[in-house]
Amino acid sequence: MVPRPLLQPLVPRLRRLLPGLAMSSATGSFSLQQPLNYRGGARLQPADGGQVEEVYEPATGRVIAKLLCSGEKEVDLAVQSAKAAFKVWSQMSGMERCRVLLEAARIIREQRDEIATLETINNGKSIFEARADIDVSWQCLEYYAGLAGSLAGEHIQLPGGSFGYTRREPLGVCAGIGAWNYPFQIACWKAAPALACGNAMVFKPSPFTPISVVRLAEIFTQAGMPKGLFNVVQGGVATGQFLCHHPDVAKISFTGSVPTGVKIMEMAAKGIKPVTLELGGKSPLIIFSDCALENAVNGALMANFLTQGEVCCNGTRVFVERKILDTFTKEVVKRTQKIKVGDPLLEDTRMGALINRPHLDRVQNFIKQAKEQGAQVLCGGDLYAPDDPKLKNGFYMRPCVLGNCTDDMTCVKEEIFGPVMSILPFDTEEEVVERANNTKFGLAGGVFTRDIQKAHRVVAALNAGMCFINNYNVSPVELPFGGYKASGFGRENGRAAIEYYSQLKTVCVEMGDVESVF
Ligand SMILES: NC(=O)C1=CN([C@@H]2O[C@H](COP(=O)(O)OP(=O)(O)OC[C@H]3O[C@@H](n4cnc5c(N)ncnc54)[C@H](O)[C@@H]3O)[C@@H](O)[C@H]2O)C=CC1
Ligand SMILES: C[N+](C)(C)CCCC(=O)O
Repeated sequence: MVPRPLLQPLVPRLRRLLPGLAMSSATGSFSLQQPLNYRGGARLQPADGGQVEEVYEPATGRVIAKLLCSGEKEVDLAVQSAKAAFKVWSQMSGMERCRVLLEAARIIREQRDEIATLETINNGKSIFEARADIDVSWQCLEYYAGLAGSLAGEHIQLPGGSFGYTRREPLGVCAGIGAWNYPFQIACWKAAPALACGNAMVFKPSPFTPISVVRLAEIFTQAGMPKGLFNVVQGGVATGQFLCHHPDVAKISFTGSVPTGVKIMEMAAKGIKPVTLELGGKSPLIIFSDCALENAVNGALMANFLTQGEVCCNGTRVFVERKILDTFTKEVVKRTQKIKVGDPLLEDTRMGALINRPHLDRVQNFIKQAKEQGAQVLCGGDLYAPDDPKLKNGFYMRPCVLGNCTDDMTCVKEEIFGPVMSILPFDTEEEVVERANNTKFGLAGGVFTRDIQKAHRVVAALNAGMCFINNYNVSPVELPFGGYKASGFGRENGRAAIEYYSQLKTVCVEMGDVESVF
């Protein structure tokens, strides 16, 4: 028999040669025993804590892994590990960091299908979408690799030959806390700008989706990052709190719900730590009668049904100019009914399973309440049981379109985070802008019209951080993304994110003698 240690190095090589070989990729067959924490460049079990959480495959309802939650000691060890790596990484030039980030992007591209498969198994979204998420992820690393070499300060001339200059410096160890809807992508949106600026990171994914981020950590090490530069601690509320309170954490970047965002800010306030908050939304999508109808229908589907509707920036309040209400609604319903729901690993599936049973129940309750309040279910909204027996315990529902909605209904006011679109008629531009802005949230917004002046006028009037004209939910990494109002602040992606992962040092240089006033 070949001794085990000799076999080990073969596994990654085989994986590279034959992607998929090391991992069974059929729904209902995956399970994971490997540790899910990552510290000092290796997977390991947490040093303390140990509360066990079950990790599900939403498509089948099976438990695929057991998660050990990290305690205070493990969080501290991860932060210390990041602190040590920060000393090395922050001293490297931007160009040196660029090369490592590019190598990480290359490996992700190479392993794209395998990572997408992991994401689909753990999140429930269709493999079609998961692949696009992984593409956005490596593009994000490429983008910040490109910026790393050009991060610079200013030189300012002062009287008498004196001068000043500014240095853009990293913050130190940044904490990243993620939601479960885009596990790998959220980690990349945080890690890429943080690491490009010279920071280290300790990342805590959602306990529902702990798996793919550990793969990202492995790739970073393989790409040549110092061991400990990117660590993963697993767990829920308590682990997140240890991380936020840790005195050596310099910044917290959080993606999740508004109530948790409030708590993160409170914890950060105690340590005067800057925060980036990417929170929830209830965004408006405004369809004018002069739109290209087919594009507007496509836009409404994109705005509501990606990732089973579990998307923060979804345009779930679809305002339609009354003149085209019937035509638009009929077409949207027809197209929604055609969405193929089912096994997310099948190539032609376009909607998989929701994240877990409690969340599915929550979404169902919203629909029940909408009916009680007078909304009309135009299609979907019911639980869906695929024919395949292995999927019978999965968390499926049919995408839902609600008509007869009014602004005061719960389904129109609250974030549902499921595949539920509410259609609301409007008559004038002035009226729709006011109604669109009448929400505590301000993450995104969209408008469909062929009138370019109207399009720009309307988006200028929307109180939202991310606006779309004649499209929705595309995510080029070059564009900053983030919210207004209760949807948070700080920006991810684009050049703007650099501001949130670095600090500015001013240096004032005297070239003459000191003129003392004393
Ligand atoms: N603006 C954006 O970019 C996005 C926003 N979201 C929002 O996230 C929500 C859904 O995600 P969930 O995971 O259910 O949100 P959540 O707020 O329950 O959890 C998010 C993360 O915070 C952690 N956490 C929870 N309580 C904590 C505490 N007291 N201290 C530290 N960490 C804590 C969780 O373990 C998880 O990792 C939705 O409201 C959605 O709109 C989701 C994706 C993107
Ligand atoms: C990728 N995109 C634009 C559909 C959603 C990104 C925001 C989120 O994490 O929910």
